[in-house]
Amino acid sequence: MLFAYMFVDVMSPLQSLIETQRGWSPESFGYYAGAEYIFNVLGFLILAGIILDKMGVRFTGTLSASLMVGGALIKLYAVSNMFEGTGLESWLDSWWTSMPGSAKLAAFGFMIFGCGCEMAGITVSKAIAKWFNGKEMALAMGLEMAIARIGVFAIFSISPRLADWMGTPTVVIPIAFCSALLCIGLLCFIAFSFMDRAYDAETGTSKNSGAETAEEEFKVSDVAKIFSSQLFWIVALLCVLYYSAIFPFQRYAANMLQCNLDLDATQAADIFRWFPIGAAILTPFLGYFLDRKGKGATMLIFGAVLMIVCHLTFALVLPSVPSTAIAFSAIVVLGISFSLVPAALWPSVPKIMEARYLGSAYSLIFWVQNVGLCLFPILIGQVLQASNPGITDPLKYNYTVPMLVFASLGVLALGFGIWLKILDARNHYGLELPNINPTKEEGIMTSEGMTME
Ligand SMILES: NCCCC[C@H](N)C(=O)NCC(=O)O
Repeated sequence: MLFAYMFVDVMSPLQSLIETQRGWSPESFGYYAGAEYIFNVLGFLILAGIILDKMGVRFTGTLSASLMVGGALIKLYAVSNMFEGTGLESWLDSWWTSMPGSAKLAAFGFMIFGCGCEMAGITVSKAIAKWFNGKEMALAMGLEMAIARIGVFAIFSISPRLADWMGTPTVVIPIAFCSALLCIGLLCFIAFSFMDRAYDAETGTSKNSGAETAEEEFKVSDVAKIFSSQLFWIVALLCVLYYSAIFPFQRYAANMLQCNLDLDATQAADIFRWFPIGAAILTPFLGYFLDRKGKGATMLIFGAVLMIVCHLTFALVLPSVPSTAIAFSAIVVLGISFSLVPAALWPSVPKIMEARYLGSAYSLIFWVQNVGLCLFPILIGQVLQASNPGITDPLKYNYTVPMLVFASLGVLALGFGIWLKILDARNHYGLELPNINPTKEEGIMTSEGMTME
């Protein structure tokens, strides 16, 4: 997941470079950024859940890592000089002419990569659930997310420097570097598969059972049950609204800082990289806190409030007071928000969804989330273009309107967080309770106070 998250954001600090070098407009960049989720939204993620439940962690993990490598190589080819002047480029340039051929092919590669990345996300969650069942599962999930965030921090630090490495700036080197890391990631997963096989032999579990019992396997009829649950929709909408103001923002953040503070790509990325690192440091501690003290619903609300404050600062304060200190403070506070919400959200799902279809519930929440992650970068690209008529210099955009859109998403997410807390107080789902049952230290609380072990 470390290398996957690095690849996801390898282009984020290089938006202005790809616009200048390959003629991508902000709108093209938005389409490219949203492409990661298109196949998932079209149903691949639901299929991925079925494959995971039917074929098990080892097969699905290897498949997902291979998809990531394949998608990365396509994207590398699309931005490389080898692609320039080819028949494929002429053909791709000949239709939907506002989107350059290189952007179309890069977006296609990113679609394939995105299938692998989200499939890996649910596979890793299932693998953690299997290996840490009855132990510190929220802490383990927090650590896994922290490692992924470190990847984002690392790539925001490395990417602009790698781009400048050869003297003439190019996006090819950072993408080639991350593609090589993904190959190493594939090898790591194959190594993990051997360990997992040995673990199964030791514990006597079958290839796809993991932490689940047979009754937890994906059933098509469960989809209707999940979709008809009010709680599912509250959590899924909170998730899609919150994450749509985080990951799509991440794509534009470096350029937003460049435009407001008159910085080069490296300086902007050096400020932004503290967002994921703040989240990486805090998320495991919050997972540990949640395991022992609870307060999950309150953490969700608090995280949404912090996000609104930060996005409003970027929208309204930074353009009139272009201060690096203000930008840096807002970035750090956003990192705190990005620790609170993921640390509370994912371990809350078992409390409100029956353990029987928990895996499907996760995959469907990811699916709803992916709709937002797919559409919002595109929408923000269009809003950025529309709110900056006639601006051709990618360092002169005004980001007020796109940032207000992100802040509005935070307001809606806050509304769903409050609704969830009210329902929890009324119906006692246990969202404010610790995950570890104090009367049975090794047990993990699930819905209606049952323990999984
Ligand atoms: N491709 C980067 C987005 C990952 C989205 C993923 N579905 C997710 O929500 N992961 C959990 C997290 O907090 O990163």
